[in-house]
Amino acid sequence: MSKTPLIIALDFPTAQKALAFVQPLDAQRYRVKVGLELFTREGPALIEALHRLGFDVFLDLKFHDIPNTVARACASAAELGVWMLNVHALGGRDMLLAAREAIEAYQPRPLLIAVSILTSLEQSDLYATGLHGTLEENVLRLARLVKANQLDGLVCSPHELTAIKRTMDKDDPFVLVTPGIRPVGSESHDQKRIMTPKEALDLGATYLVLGRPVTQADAPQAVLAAIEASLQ
Ligand SMILES: O=c1ccn([C@@H]2O[C@H](COP(=O)(O)O)[C@@H](O)[C@H]2O)c(=O)[nH]1
Repeated sequence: MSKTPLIIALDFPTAQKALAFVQPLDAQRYRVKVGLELFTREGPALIEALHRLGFDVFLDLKFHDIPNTVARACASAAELGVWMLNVHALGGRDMLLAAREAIEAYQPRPLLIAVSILTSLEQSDLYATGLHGTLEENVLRLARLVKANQLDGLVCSPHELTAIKRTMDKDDPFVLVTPGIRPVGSESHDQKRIMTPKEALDLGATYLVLGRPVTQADAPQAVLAAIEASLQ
């Protein structure tokens, strides 16, 4: 059976909880994401454990620092053999370039993507940071920057997919990873730019990041099955 476009965000406090959660999941169908909370506590050993179970791991640490520091962090992440890793596009051109060059020689090379504007932000939050223009204009500008530095893709909300896809050729391999995914009726939590899995996929998302609607559900596998059915 082929892999789904779903990436499960393992936002758990401990490796024990994360590994118990993935235990019934088929690594041939789902990819998993390890973020700040889990990696800060459990580190590389947890990545190795997920690899032993056969999972592709997206290491979501969103590096954002000076080019040299980010390049070295990306190389360290690549050493772990992760499938995908990321940086913040707002780190700028030199940082993006340094990140890409740092992982170039790894075989297999991880996918390197950049976060545009966090899905927890809306227009007023953007203005408060001093960024002018609409959310979509900012995401499009960052998408251009990320592409110009030959990264593999972008993290954006599903709301910007149409505008980004308009700038891409049909067969462009640039991957579009969308968090802020909420099945109909789910709580939005701290996410402000949300959409359902089906809508996001139809608008051109390559991967859908799903966290709390699945990980905090009473019956996670039933929720996953319902989401997958909705994508047909
Ligand atoms: O803009 C972004 C970038 C990353 N994330 C991460 O995705 C998941 C979403 O979890 P939910 O529980 O489905 O809200 C989480 O790990 C974030 O760190 C994001 O939400 N937005």
